[in-house]
Amino acid sequence: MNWEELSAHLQNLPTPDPRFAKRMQERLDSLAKPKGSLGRLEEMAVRLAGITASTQPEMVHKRVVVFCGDHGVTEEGVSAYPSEVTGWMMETFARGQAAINVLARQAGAEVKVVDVGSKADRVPKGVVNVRVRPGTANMARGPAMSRAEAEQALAVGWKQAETAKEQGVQLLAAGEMGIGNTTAAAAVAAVLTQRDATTLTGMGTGLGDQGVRRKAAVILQSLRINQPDSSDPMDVLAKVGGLEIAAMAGFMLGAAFYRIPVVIDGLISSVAALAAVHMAPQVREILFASHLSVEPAHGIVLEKLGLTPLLDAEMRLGEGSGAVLAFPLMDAALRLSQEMALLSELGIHSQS
Ligand SMILES: O=C(O)c1ccc[n+]([C@@H]2O[C@H](COP(=O)([O-])O)[C@@H](O)[C@H]2O)c1
Ligand SMILES: Cc1cc2nc[nH]c2cc1C
Repeated sequence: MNWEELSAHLQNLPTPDPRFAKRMQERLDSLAKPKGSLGRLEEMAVRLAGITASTQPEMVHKRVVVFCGDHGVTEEGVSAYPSEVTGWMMETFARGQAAINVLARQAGAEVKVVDVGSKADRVPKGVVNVRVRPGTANMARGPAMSRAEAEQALAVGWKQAETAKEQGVQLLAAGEMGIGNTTAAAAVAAVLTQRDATTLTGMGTGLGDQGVRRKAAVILQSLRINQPDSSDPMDVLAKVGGLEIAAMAGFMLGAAFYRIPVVIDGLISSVAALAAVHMAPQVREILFASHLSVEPAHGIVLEKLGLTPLLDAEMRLGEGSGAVLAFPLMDAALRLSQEMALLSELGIHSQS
């Protein structure tokens, strides 16, 4: 799908069906428990019913897609690790030995790895090679990429949602791998939330205090020289974003189009979600927040999205790790709605 076709779809993304959400809430209220006592699990079941237009949503076929990209801004010393790690981790994903592989096995989910812009010498077997360019340019010196490249990366993500739909995937998670991408994510977050970049800058893979100060200065410089237009999310993604960030935004937009729920992960996928919501507000309806990352910008971005994370495990890994940890909670929410006895069967009535 080219950009013109894709952007036409953005104008009329579907919204959840309130009739199914209402029926799910009625069912939950009739179960053998005090009304509302399953808290956010109930909210999840209700939202899933609306998105899938079903009172018995099935989330059996699950997939996490890990979008990989490199960042030219690593030249400025903004990460505790070198860019080469992105390629090495792609190899590890392909061998099934990274954290995300373990967590996905635990949750009964597939892992799909997509190279949208790494600088790796070779793309490992089993990794989808749809590289738009080998890493972005250094955004502290000019735009990270052209608008056309950002659009192409976005279309890569959309295509992954389309493929998931064709393959019958019922629940998605958005993950990423890219050394330097917390710098890009914080820059995009600063523009889209209108917050001061310094408060949004965190340790990423493990910078110390001095490193974090340097990183904040690099972000401020990137914003100063590129002047991204806050009313134009594609301009922001192109100038101070990243290839995997644009791809995740496209993935979420595509998932909204195909009515597939997406669990977002840490800071980087949440920033992609915020960019997607700026392009088409209905996307928010299919998004679920999984956890609260240690990155200081994450809570601010989730608040802007109007999403509350389920877990706070002080994680800062990425890869989709937190998102996949939330999968069993969604399974639990749906099972409860389907398998519990009804209050009426037990002859129990509320006195209020
Ligand atoms: O998900 C998060 O909130 C998160 C927080 C810190 C680091 N990461 C991961 O670490 C990498 C980016 O960190 P950095 O320091 O290189 O910008 C990238 O591969 C992310 O997946 C991810
Ligand atoms: C080893 C390593 C694994 C990662 N996974 C996601 N980001 C990462 C960064 C590093 C450094």
